[in-house]
Amino acid sequence: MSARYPQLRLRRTRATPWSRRLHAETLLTPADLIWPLFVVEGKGVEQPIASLPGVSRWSVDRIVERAREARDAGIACLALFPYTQPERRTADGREALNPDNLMCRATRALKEAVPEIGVLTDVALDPYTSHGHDGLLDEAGYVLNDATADMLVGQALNQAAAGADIIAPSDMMDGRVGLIRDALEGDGRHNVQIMSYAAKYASGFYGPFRDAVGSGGLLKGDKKTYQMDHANAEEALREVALDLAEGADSVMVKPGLPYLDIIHRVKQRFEVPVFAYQVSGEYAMLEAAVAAGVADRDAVVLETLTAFKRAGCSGVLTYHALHAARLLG
Ligand SMILES: NCc1[nH]cc(CCC(=O)O)c1CC(=O)O
Ligand SMILES: [Mg+2]
Repeated sequence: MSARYPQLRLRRTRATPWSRRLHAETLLTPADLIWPLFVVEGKGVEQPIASLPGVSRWSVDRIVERAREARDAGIACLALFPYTQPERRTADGREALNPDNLMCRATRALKEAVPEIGVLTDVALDPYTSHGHDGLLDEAGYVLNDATADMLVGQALNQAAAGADIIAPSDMMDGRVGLIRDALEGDGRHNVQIMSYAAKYASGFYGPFRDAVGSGGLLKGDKKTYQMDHANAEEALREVALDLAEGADSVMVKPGLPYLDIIHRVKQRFEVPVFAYQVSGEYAMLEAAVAAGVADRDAVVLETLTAFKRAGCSGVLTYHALHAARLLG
């Protein structure tokens, strides 16, 4: 660069709001947001989740109300997670295959009442298992890969039959994306997307989510034999390469903020749609900062969500989706 001060003043373009807008390199819009919602049995039910202040479980009828709010705010898609009553949880998580389980009923109700918003459903057994793991255990407590993957295929077909637009396997079993893709094709569901949780880390930021789906108190041990080690980045690229080869339409990195480097590397390397999940612990951390008076909610919500777009994301799953969409709208 030959020009220098005073010819070059980078503050010039920052001097007015219109000029800052004109020079913004990254744009966050409500259509970039996916809103995770927790579903619970009953009618007219709202159950606040203590560890996720501002987030509740909703019964199916009230999820439909949330979907209308989301649509009106311009949100593109919802992500559903069920709270399963303890008596419906088993070691094999077979409630995942029940065509009338809570997820399927919620999906059908949403597609019927608010068809213009996308519905993403999570594939993994943890909301249905009595031990809180994402898969089937052997006698030693190891999560079995191939037997679990067979269950996940059934779960994905069950969700697709209920009307899910995007199947999102969050379990981290090897090979499941290809198996699910083949099964969807075999079932004639050619336009059902797969958004793979491709690089999902064994994280300390999932605690409030486990409370929300009711598996927190049940989980024995950790998920380190299937979710990734936070020390690894090359391995994330291999995970993404495999899921794309197996037929994923888009890939996810999870959690979000601690893994912006992974998002950036995945985008640079593969040039495919990448999503981030700003997970429950991240949400709770931001809300704790707001409650402590050390951060302004609107500012940190927009700053963190824009960071995902800047790093290369097509969109973000965030519990702040409705709030952010209304700020942006
Ligand atoms: N299949 C489990 C699943 N799907 C989404 C999340 C976490 C989301 C969040 O923390 O917001 C988890 C938790 C886990 O792996 O234990
Ligand atoms: Mg994998």
